[in-house]
Amino acid sequence: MIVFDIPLLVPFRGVTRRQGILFEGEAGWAEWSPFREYGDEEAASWLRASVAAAREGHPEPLRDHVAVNGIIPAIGPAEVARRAAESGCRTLKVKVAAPGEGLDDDVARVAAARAALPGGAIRVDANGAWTPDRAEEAIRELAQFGLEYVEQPCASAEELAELRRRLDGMVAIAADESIRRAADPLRVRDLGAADVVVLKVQPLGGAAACLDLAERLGLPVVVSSAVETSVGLEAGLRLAAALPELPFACGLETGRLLARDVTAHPLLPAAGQIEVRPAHVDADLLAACRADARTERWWLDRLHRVAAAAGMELP
Ligand SMILES: O=C(O)CCC(=O)c1ccccc1C(=O)O
Ligand SMILES: [Mg+2]
Repeated sequence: MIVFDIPLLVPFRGVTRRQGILFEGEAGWAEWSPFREYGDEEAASWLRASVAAAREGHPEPLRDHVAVNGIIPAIGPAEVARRAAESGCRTLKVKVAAPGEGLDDDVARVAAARAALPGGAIRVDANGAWTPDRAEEAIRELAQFGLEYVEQPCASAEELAELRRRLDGMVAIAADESIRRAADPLRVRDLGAADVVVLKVQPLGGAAACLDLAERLGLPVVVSSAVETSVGLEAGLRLAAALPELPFACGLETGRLLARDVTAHPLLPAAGQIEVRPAHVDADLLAACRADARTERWWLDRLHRVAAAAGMELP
C-alpha cells in the first residue's frame, strides 16, 4: 500500500495536487482518492469501489478502445488551442462558470475551443454553479458554438429538470453531481432532469454498481474520471468498455493533467481513443509518487477511520 501525492500540471476545479492511496489485492492494484474535503460517508463509497477492484478486478470488456474527450480546464482562451491539439481528441469538454469568472470568460473559452476543433463535438461543464436563470442565459449564448451537451448546469436535479423544460431540446443536459453526490441517483430519471448521465467509478461504489445504475437509469452513459492515476483511470476505462452501449466520448483524458504517473505506459489517448489494457504499476515510478510523512499519516488515518465506520475489511 502506498500514499501518493502528485502535482497537477494545470489546476483543475481548484485542485493543484492529487493524493490518495494505491493498494494491491488478489485481482490487482486499486486506487482510493476521494477529494480531501469530502466527508467520511462519501469517502466510504469510494472505498467500496477500490476494495471491489482490488479483490474482484474489472468487468469483461465489450470493446477494445474507448473514445475520450480532451479536457479544457479554466485556462485563458490563448492557451486553449495548444491544450486541444495536445489532447488529439475529436470531442472537447470545456469548463465554464469557474469561480471568479463571468459569461464573457466562458464565451471566450468556448469560442477558442470551437476555433480549435471546427468539426468536432464540444460539451461544457458548469459543475452546478448556475441558477436556472443564469444557466438559461449562458446556454442560449454558448449554443451559437454548437454544444453536444451541458454537464450539470445547476446544482439540484429539480433545477436541471426545470432548465431542461425551459430549453425544450435546444441543448441536451448531462447530470454528473446529481448522480454521484445525490442521496437518490434515480431522481434524475424520475424527474426527467437529464438526457445523458455521467458515471464515475469511485464515487458510485465500483463498476458493478455503475453497470446496475446505468441499466436502471436507462439513459446514455458517459464514464468520467475523478482525475486519477492510471490505476484509477483503468477502472473507468474498464467500466466504459463493459457498458452495452457507449454513444458518447468518455471523460478519461485526465492522465495528461498529472505531472507523474505510476506506470511507464500511462493510459492516455492516441487519436482520441484509449486502448483497453492493464496499467502495469512500476515499482520505481510508484516510489517516486510517494507522499511525505505528514500526508501519509493523514491518509492512513482517514483510510482506517472510513473503513472502520463502514465496517469494511481492507484487502
Ligand atoms: O470529464 C472529464 O473529461 C474529466 C473529469 C472531470 O471533469 C472531473 C474530474 C474530477 C471531478 C469532477 C469532474 C467533473 O466532471 O466535474
Ligand atoms: Mg462534471
